[in-house]
Amino acid sequence: MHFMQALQRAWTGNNSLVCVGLDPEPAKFPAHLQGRPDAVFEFCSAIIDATADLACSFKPQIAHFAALRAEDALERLIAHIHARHPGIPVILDAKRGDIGSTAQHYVTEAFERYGADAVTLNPYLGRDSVQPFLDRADKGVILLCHTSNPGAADLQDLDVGGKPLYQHVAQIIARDWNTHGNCALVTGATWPEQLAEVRTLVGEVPLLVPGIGAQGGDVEAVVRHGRTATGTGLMISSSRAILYAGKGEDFAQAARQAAQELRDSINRYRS
Ligand SMILES: O=C(O)c1cc(=O)[nH]c(=O)n1[C@@H]1O[C@H](COP(=O)(O)O)[C@@H](O)[C@H]1O
Repeated sequence: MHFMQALQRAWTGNNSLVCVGLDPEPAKFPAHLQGRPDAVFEFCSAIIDATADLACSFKPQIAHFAALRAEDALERLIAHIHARHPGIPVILDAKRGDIGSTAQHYVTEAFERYGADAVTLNPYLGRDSVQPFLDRADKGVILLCHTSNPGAADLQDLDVGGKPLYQHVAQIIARDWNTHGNCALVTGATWPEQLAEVRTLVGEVPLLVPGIGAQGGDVEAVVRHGRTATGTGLMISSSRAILYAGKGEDFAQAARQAAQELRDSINRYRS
């Protein structure tokens, strides 16, 4: 199934705009998993199984796995999501971007090796650097527009010909790059005014919104500024606040509760 179609169905089927981020940090795992050889898989798969019916997508962050030499666990986790929770799309958060010939290898990495449904990309090398991804009409291409970190303003807010750079990025992608309708944009929850500007500029293009939870973004502002006319259009991602909601043997249940609370609080502002 195409990423955009799967996302639409998950928004509706699970009545959820929550994207569960998978950012494993073994030092934060509960004691009974510490030191176990397959702890990353055991931890993340338990979180996945506990939250799949509450999520519109999962978003594993690749550096968290690569730094642990746990790429094989990432491959197995994505296969696990497809097998056990078919229809919930997987976004590989890799923020790739490089010259065309190298980009082709990143395409193979994301979609063939890992079996992801979508990938995050840095658009700042220009269109040719992401064209091999754009050509995959069945896959989601999620491009950084206005990121959640404090330094986002350093470059992304610079005035370029009368408007900030991130607004050019939003317009160019929505108008010129989205020929297959497979593009989405990253807009951080910590910058609600910029989020509203992006929504105005891009129509119905979906927005991936990190920065809720551990980074302190405001759920109400995100939903009110970012939702589309149908009350969807958002993948509101949270990693640490869900993953590490509990520290005991019932950590997956605690994660479920955190995801449910986030879903419910988002849904209060959707209509
Ligand atoms: O592309 C991303 O997912 C991303 C973009 C951005 O602007 N800010 C941002 O925090 N992220 C990612 O979203 C996740 C946020 O994690 P939490 O702050 O724990 O919810 C991390 O994996 C970040 O790498």
